[in-house]
Amino acid sequence: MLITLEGLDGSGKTTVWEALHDVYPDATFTREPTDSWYGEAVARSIAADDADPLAELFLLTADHADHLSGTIEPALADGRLVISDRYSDSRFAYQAATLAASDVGIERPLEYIRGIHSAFSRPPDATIFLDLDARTAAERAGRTNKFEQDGYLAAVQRNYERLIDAEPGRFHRVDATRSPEAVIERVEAIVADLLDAEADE
Ligand SMILES: Nc1ncnc2c1ncn2[C@@H]1O[C@H](COP(=O)(O)OP(=O)(O)OP(=O)(O)O)[C@@H](O)[C@H]1O
Ligand SMILES: Cc1cn([C@H]2C[C@H](O)[C@@H](COP(=O)(O)O)O2)c(=O)[nH]c1=O
Repeated sequence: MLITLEGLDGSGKTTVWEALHDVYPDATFTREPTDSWYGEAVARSIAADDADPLAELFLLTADHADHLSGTIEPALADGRLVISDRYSDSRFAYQAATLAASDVGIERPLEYIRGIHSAFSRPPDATIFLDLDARTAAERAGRTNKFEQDGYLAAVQRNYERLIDAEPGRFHRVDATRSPEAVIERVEAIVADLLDAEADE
């Protein structure tokens, strides 16, 4: 089973992801951007305020393709639980916001990016969405790069809501304004329920 963690910068995904290691020590824990050379190229692009929006999308998508073939698919083939801190929904939400604000001229960027992925990617079995307002997210993240900005994160949040509206059965919303302990407890309960449901199939 592939479970992904999604949400704005600062919503607490990594905090939750780290806590889940103690509960599921045999699971495969991974993340996007990865730490591969593709992910290193992504990090350079994210750090560049003048990065080309399409080039950045394709760098992130290349990192995802390698992540799929090198990590995700082999782990799933071995019957392992896979938990990824960010995955394709981050591309849909973030890069659609970037393209919409650019002069690239793609009319429906979220649909465009989803179309690219539909040709090769594997959707998550479930996604836990840590729900936090853009301002609090930017504050927690520290506004350290071009993505961690209030207005941009508000656009990203709107894209996440569109994704949730389109697939309400895949997303599990968690109130990320609660304490770290409460958020972790809620996420652990959701993951346990997902695994129980899988076992009953
Ligand atoms: N529930 C919470 N309440 C308050 N602060 C939190 C909570 N969860 C995490 N934090 C804090 O917010 C900051 C960001 O947390 P974390 O790195 O887990 O978020 P993230 O979603 O992984 O962010 P990013 O996507 O930018 O990596 C950290 O300083 C962390 O201690
Ligand atoms: C996978 C992915 C990530 N991003 C953005 C979101 C963050 O601002 C940075 C780094 O992610 P992290 O969780 O802080 O490590 O990258 C993105 O824009 N698109 C993506 O597909």
